[in-house]
Amino acid sequence: MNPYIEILRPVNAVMAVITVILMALIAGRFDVDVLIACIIVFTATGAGNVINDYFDHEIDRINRPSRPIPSGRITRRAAGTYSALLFVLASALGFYLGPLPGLVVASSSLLMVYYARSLKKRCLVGNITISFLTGMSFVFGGIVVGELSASIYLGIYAFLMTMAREIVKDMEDVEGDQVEGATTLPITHGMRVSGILAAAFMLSASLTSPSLYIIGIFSILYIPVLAVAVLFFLRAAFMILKVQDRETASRVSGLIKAGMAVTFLAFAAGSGTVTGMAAMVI
Ligand SMILES: CC(C)=CCC/C(C)=C/CC/C(C)=C/CC/C(C)=C/COC[C@H](O)COP(=O)(O)O
Ligand SMILES: CC(C)=CCC/C(C)=C/CC/C(C)=C/CC/C(C)=C/COP(=O)(O)OP(=O)(O)O
Ligand SMILES: [Mg+2]
Repeated sequence: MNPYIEILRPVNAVMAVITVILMALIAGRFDVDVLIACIIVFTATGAGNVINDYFDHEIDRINRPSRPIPSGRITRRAAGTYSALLFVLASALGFYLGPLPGLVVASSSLLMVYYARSLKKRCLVGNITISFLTGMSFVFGGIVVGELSASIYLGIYAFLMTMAREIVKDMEDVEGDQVEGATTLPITHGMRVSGILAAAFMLSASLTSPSLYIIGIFSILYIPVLAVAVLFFLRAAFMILKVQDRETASRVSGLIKAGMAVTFLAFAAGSGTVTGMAAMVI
């Protein structure tokens, strides 16, 4: 893959764009603003990934040597310029949509730079920041389509599940993080405590998630698809409670990501737009 595409981590950026599409499905609104919001979230998330690799070049030499900077396919300097251009583009498009979307994009961009530069290495603060940003992608979509309160509920669930995944990823990355002097949770409090906390986030989000049907954000079509996602999360939680080594952490991180993708399908199935279409067919 072209290293300038690869460094954006397009799979993550597309997953973040899906949050905006889901908010559009809930609101039943599909217009040029939604398209611009999708471009903004792709660009801002991509820029965040690039600046992250810019600051993580030493850690990634140990933890992820095949990434574009440690493998020598992109220079650090080029990555710095690339991320700055992408952040400016995303923020400019945000202000084109309005002052509130513009402020959300600009402040999220600054937070991503601050995370990559210093917050990442601090115990739990880095995890909370990245989880907050992930939740904010729903809230940004909600602002654009005019469904703020629903987007806050979805943002809270994205926050909880991302907390679980970020802790698990820290369990996977202990080796390189220790060399860099990072104070992530598994380094300061050990792998067992980290595994228990990650499982607690997964279980609390999974077991309360039917509430999104009960409070009326989604129709009944949400429930059967959600049940499949919950199976992924429960399996991930029990795996990390049982064994807390690097290999298990890597498998659990993948399992959570797959569960997130299935949750997106559940959100889509239960949205007003898809439920309305299903009712017309039946
Ligand atoms: C039970 C329930 C309702 C759970 C909700 C789960 C949910 C909807 C999560 C959504 C998370 C989300 C918006 C993901 C988008 C992709 C993204 C931006 C993830 C953040 O990833 C940061 C990570 O550190 C990147 O790592 P890697 O994937 O290993 O490259
Ligand atoms: C609200 C708006 C406009 C955008 C939100 C943008 C989003 C979805 C951000 C979510 C978090 C995210 C993917 C940020 C990008 C950079 C980042 C912090 C990646 C994770 O890096 P590390 O914690 O170093 O993990 P690695 O070990 O994989 O490098
Ligand atoms: Mg990194």
